[in-house]
Amino acid sequence: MPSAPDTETPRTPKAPGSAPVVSVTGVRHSYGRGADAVTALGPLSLEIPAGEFLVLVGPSGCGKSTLLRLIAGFEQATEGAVEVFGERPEPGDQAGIVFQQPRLFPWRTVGDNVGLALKYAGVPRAERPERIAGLLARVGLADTAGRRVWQISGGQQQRVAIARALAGGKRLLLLDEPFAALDALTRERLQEDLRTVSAETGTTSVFVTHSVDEAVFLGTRAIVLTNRPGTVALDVPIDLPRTGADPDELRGLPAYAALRAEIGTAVREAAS
Ligand SMILES: Nc1ncnc2c1ncn2[C@@H]1O[C@H](COP(=O)(O)OP(=O)(O)OP(=O)(O)O)[C@@H](O)[C@H]1O
Repeated sequence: MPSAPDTETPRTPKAPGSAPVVSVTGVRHSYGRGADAVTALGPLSLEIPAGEFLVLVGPSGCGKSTLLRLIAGFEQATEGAVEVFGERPEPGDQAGIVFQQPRLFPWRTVGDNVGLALKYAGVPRAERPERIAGLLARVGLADTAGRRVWQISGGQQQRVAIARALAGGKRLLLLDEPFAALDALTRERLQEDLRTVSAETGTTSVFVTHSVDEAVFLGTRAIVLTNRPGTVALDVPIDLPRTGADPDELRGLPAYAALRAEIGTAVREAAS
């Protein structure tokens, strides 16, 4: 993906010094009440420092999306505290979010979809076209601003969703299985491009996936959650080259295979 000029202005202040971007302290979360209550998560405590690409892996229903929703401010923890940039998270305030489905306006143009996010971020109308072009170039979609969303592929739509999430200039990106609905080849390309964008922008990210390979390829740290209610089964740094590495060479490194094995075993044990 070609490098684009850095046209975004961060609205969210960067965490000062070593303060974590996200801190989760003694969190438990349940859905419903009384006899019908489902405890989805916890007890769970973790900190996410600035610049980290944290990948959450674990068996189906272990609470990965719940944790993401708590960080996004869509849910409030039943117990404990979640802080993002030192504040209680509010939906749309601190983080850009990418879901499994792109959730774009299909009848509008690609540029309009990204432009709306810029508008909500308070970017003056006159500045938007240049910012839209910069964001689309960053996700490998230069010169598509005038196309309608229904005219582009699913993979391209997901790229637009990432551009839209970056448009707010947020320093935290939350991604909930964004590539799960894509074919294998498109998925691989998007993984490679997201890895590059992440290394270039240094955006702190939390990424939910079922794929151990995706976790090792994208993350700088992986957390495996146990079966519901999700607690930390494994918390491991992923110390692989972030820039300049050819994806195939990266996947061929002994350290890559070792991490895959370690995380894969933890996921299987968590599911049993
Ligand atoms: N709104 C809700 N009301 C009731 N229960 C819910 C709700 N959302 C999630 N749950 C339950 O909480 C548990 C955790 O769900 P969550 O979606 O966080 O898991 P997950 O690890 O993301 O799952 P998957 O990998 O299958 O997407 C599950 O048992 C789920 O059924």
